[in-house]
Amino acid sequence: MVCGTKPLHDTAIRADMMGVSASSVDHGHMNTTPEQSSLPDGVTYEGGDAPRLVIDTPAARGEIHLDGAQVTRWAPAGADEVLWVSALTRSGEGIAVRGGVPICAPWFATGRAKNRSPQHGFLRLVRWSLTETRRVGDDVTVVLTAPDLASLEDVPGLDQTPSDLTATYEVTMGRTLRMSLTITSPTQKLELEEALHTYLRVSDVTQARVEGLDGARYADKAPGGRAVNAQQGDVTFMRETDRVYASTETVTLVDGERRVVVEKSGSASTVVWNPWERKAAEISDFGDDEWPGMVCIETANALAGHIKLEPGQSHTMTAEISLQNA
Ligand SMILES: O=P(O)(O)OC[C@H]1O[C@@H](O)[C@H](O)[C@@H](O)[C@@H]1O
Repeated sequence: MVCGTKPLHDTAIRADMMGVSASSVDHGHMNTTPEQSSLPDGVTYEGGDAPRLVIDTPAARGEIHLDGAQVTRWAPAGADEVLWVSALTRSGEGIAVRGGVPICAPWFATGRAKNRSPQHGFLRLVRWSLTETRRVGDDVTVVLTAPDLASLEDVPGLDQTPSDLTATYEVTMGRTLRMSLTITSPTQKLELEEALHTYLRVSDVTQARVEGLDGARYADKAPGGRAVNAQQGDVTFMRETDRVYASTETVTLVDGERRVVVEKSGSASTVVWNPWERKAAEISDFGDDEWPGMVCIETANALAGHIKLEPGQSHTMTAEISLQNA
C-alpha cells in the first residue's frame, strides 16, 4: 500500500520539535550523543561502541540501539522479556544484533531476483540518528532517522538502489511495542522490499503455534520447499521453517500460557522463520542450541508483496506487538 506522495521537506526533522540536544540531530552519524537532561524521565542514553537508549518506565523496560535502529529488548510491566537475542551476538557499528528487531530494507533476503547483497539490505548495518524522544504518560516514543546514505563511504549495496532514499523509524514502548518504518524515494522509482524481522522468545518452538494464517498462500524457502503453498490451520514447527506468507492479518504466537499478538498495517507479507538445528549451526552468531527458544514473525512486504514507489512517494509499515494475557 502506497501512502501517497510526500514532499521531501515533510520527512526532514525540525530541531524545534526534538527532545534532544542540537548535536544529536547532526546527520554526521558519529555525532549522536544526546544530553541526558534533554531526555524524558525513564530514558537513559548509554554511549560506547554500541550506543543505545535504555527505557525503564512503569509501563515497560526496553532498549534501542542506534546501529540499525534496532530494538533489542522489550518487556511490558509485569511480564518477562518478549524479544529473543542470541547469547553469541555482537553489536556495534556495521553489525546487526542477532535478535530483537533488525530492519531489513530496501530488499528482503537477496531480493526478488536473488541477486542482491548484503542479505536483507543495508539499513540494519548503518548507524541511525536519534531525532526525537517524547514521553506521553508512561509510553516513550523514539524517532530515529537513517543517515544521508550518499554521504557515507562504503554503504554495502547502495549501488543497487536509489542512493537518496530516506528512512525514519518511530518506536513507541509501553504496554504495547509499536514500530513504524517510513521509507521515501525522493527522485526515482523504487521496488521496495522490507521487514521488521522480529525475533520472539518461546519456551519451546516445537510446542508453539501461530494463529491467524489459516488459508494464506506462502512461498516455502526452506530446503526442498515449493514456491506456492496454502496454510492449513495454525503454523506449527517440526523442521526448518522459512516462509513468506501473503497476509495482511493479525497473528498470535501461542507459547503455553503466553499469547503474543502481532498487529500490522502497510504490510502485505508475514515471514515466519526458525532455522532449526542444521541452519543454526551454520550461523556464526547463533548458538547451536538456541533455536528451540525463538521464532521470528516478521511484518514485511516481500516477494509478490513488494511496494512500488514512484519518485517522491513514501511508504509506512507498522507492527504492533502486545501480550494478550498480561
Ligand atoms: O542471517 P540473516 O541474514 O539475519 O537472515 C536470517 C533469516 O531471515 C529470514 O527472514 C529469512 O527468511 C531467512 O532465509 C534467513 O535465514
